[in-house]
Amino acid sequence: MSDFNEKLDAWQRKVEKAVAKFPERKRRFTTSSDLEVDRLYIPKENGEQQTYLEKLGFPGEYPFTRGIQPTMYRGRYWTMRQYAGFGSAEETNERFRYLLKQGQTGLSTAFDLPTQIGYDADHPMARGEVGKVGVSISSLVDMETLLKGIPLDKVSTSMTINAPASVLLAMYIAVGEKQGVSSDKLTGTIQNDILKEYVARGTYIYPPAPSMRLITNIFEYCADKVPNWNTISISGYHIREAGSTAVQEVAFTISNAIAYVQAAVDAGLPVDKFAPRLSFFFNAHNNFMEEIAKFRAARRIWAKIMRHRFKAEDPKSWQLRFHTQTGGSTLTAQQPDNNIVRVTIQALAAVLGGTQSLHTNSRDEALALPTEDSARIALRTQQIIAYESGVADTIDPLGGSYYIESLTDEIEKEVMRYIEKIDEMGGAVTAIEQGYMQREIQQASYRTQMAIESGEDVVVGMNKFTIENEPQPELLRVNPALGKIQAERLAKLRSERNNEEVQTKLQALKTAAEGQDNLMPYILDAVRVYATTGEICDVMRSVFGEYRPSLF
Ligand SMILES: CC(C)(COP(=O)(O)OP(=O)(O)OC[C@H]1O[C@@H](n2cnc3c(N)ncnc32)[C@H](O)[C@@H]1OP(=O)(O)O)[C@@H](O)C(=O)NCCC(=O)NCCSC(=O)CCC(=O)O
Repeated sequence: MSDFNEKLDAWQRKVEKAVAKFPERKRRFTTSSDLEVDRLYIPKENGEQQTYLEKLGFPGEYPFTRGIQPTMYRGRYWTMRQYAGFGSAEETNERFRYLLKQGQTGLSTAFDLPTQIGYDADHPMARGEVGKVGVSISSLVDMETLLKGIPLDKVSTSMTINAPASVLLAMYIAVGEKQGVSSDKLTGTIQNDILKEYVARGTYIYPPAPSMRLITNIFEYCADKVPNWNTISISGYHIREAGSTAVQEVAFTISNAIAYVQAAVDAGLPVDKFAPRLSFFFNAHNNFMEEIAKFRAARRIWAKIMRHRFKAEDPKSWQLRFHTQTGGSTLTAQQPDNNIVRVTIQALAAVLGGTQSLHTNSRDEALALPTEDSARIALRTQQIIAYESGVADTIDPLGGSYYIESLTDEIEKEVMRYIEKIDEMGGAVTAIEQGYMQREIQQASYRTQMAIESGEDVVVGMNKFTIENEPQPELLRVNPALGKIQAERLAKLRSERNNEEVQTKLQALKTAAEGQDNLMPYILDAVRVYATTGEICDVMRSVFGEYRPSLF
């Protein structure tokens, strides 16, 4: 038997086993004309089969170009996970329940800026920002309200939180304890990706070294106590939003990922202990074929790096699992309904690229946070792709297309050039400190903006096909009094809790931060006695200092 046929046979046996454990959605998949849809389409010519094995492989197998699961969406659709959060914990809890009722299959939490930079709602820095771009979570009381009635052993929750990720994860664990769900049953993700905050997003608190320590602490703690938690979501999304190209998005994200793995390995963690729970987060823009190729290339690159550079042995450590959000910066304030079409194209690219989880943006996001109606249409968009288009019935449907494979190869090559360059500079942390990634992104962003302003790049409804006197759509407005309400709640909490206990736990955290211990148990202890987000972050600020970027 040829090498190819042997490998195909082995894969088919693997699929049989996988299906016995996790049946496919249907017994038989067909087109609308009742033509049989196979699980996988592969080259029939001998000559093509060797290249196929090297570059693509079978789904669920190294180098995972065609996807990380042996059955992909025939077994389970991607998780439909709409990023949501605004105002108070009550309002966001209501939105969460609404989205779950509408068929969403995972939760994703947007926090307001004060929470994201570790200030309580009553801090002077929080003025005017409480509940604006996400939900305000100043203490465990808010977290309990946010998750009220949501069974944490059944729903997986993502939290877009970076510098204070350890604090919010601790609050989530504490709510689980109150619900009777032990931490080993919790599933979800914290973003916890500080490097891209320095590069593109801006919600950092501490300098790189203590930030990397906190991240490594989380990897270690979760490997023991929260084994099903995705400990980081290494994000290219915001790098792209800041104006990078698709190649830069993947290159800088993977360079950052290399830095996290290296930091954990240097701290003494065995790679296979934490790597299976690393996850990624990418953007999906309008250039449909390039986006699909980008996802496929990213998977292949990561598999090679983990296997050969870091010598990981567990195949799960080689898998690049990722969430996708459609491109916020591609949406226009003009003719906002056009955005529904953009989101559809982008979401379809994410699915054809094999995403594990997907957020589809709402049509009004260039103007405000989404209204309930807009959020529902966005969710329906991905439901239509899943349930009506048929693209999820066969694995990696575009695999083998000359164009897609060539683009996948090209993107891989260009990404590797960047990664090698960043390696030569001393790695991602140095490249960021020297402003290299930031400059590359700025230049790309400038080129794009010039092309739009000159009309060379057409944005439909914005620089071509415009209309005058557009009617203003109905927008979501956040209650401006929320800051005051949250401050009153905090005052009440501070007068009711056991403040002596709070001080003891905060002091213990300070001593630990000054030493070498893993900080997670100390943060969890502080959270359990209702120390606030701001108080915990202030303790760490006092030990670690604050990051002040150089001007490039
Ligand atoms: C790994 C991912 C990417 C996806 O995790 P999920 O749990 O949703 O999906 P999953 O792991 O694929 O699937 C769940 C389980 O089903 C299993 N499973 C899936 N498909 C299968 C198949 N075909 N056969 C057998 N099993 C299968 C998986 O192995 C897994 O189990 P096991 O686990 O047992 O293997 C995670 O990190 C995630 O959900 N990320 C979301 C991040 C996010 O929402 N970010 C929002 C950022 S918003 C933002 O930043 C916006 C802008 C801003 O604020 O600036």
